[in-house]
Amino acid sequence: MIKAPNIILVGPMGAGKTTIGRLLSHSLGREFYDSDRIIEENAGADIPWIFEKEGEDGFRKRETHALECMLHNQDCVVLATGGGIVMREENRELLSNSDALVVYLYASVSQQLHRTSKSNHRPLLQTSDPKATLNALFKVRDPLYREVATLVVETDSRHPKSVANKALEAIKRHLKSENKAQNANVNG
Ligand SMILES: Nc1ncnc2c1ncn2[C@@H]1O[C@H](COP(=O)(O)OP(=O)(O)OP(=O)(O)O)[C@@H](O)[C@H]1O
Ligand SMILES: O=C(O)C1=C[C@@H](O)[C@@H](O)[C@H](O)C1
Ligand SMILES: [Mg+2]
Repeated sequence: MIKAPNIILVGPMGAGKTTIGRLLSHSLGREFYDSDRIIEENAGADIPWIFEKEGEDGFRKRETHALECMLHNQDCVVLATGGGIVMREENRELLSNSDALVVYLYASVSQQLHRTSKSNHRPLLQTSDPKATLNALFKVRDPLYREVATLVVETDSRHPKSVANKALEAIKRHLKSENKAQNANVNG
C-alpha cells in the first residue's frame, strides 16, 4: 500500500492518460476519475457537442471547474486529465499549488498520431493534417506539462500494462526519496 496524495496524469492526446490511469487505480485500489468524463457528465453532452456549441473556450471553462472540484473534494484518487489541461495558467497554478503527484505521460508525436487515429472524438484533431496539429500542440504544451509535473514517464513502444508498472515504480521511488528527505530534515 503506498501513501500518496492524488495522482494526476497529464500529457498529450493519445499519451494514454485514461488507459494508464485506470490500470494504476486498479493496482493501487483507488478510485479513478477522468476530467473529460466529468465534463461530459456535468454537461449531459459529449466533448464534440460542447466544442460545437460552446467553442474551445466554453470547454476550457468547464475543464477548470472540473479540476477545481476534483482538487477540492477528492483525496487519494487517480485523475486522468484532458490533453489541454495545461493551457490555462489558472489550471497550471491549481496543479502546482496542490499536493498532488503530477505524472507527465510522454508520447512522441508519431505515437500520438497512431493512437488517436482510430477515434473521431477529439475535435482538435478533425483537421486535414492531424499530424501538423499534434506537432504544433506538442511544441506549445510539452514545456507546460514539464512545468507542472513531478515525474515524467515515457510511453513509446510500451504496452499499457508496462507503462502502468513503470509509472508505479517511479511513484514509489519518488515517495521513498521524499520520505528520506523529510526524515533527514527532522533528524538533522
Ligand atoms: N502504451 C500504449 N501502447 C499502445 N496503445 C496505447 C498505449 N496507451 C494507450 N493506448 C491506446 O491509445 C488510445 C488512446 O489512449 P487514451 O484514450 O488512454 O489516451 P489519452 O491520453 O487519455 O487521450 P486524451 O487526451 O484524448 O483523453 C487508446 O486506444 C488506447 O488503447
Ligand atoms: O488536447 C486537448 O486539447 C484535448 C484533449 C482531450 O482529452 C479532450 O479534453 C479534448 O478533446 C481536448
Ligand atoms: Mg483521456
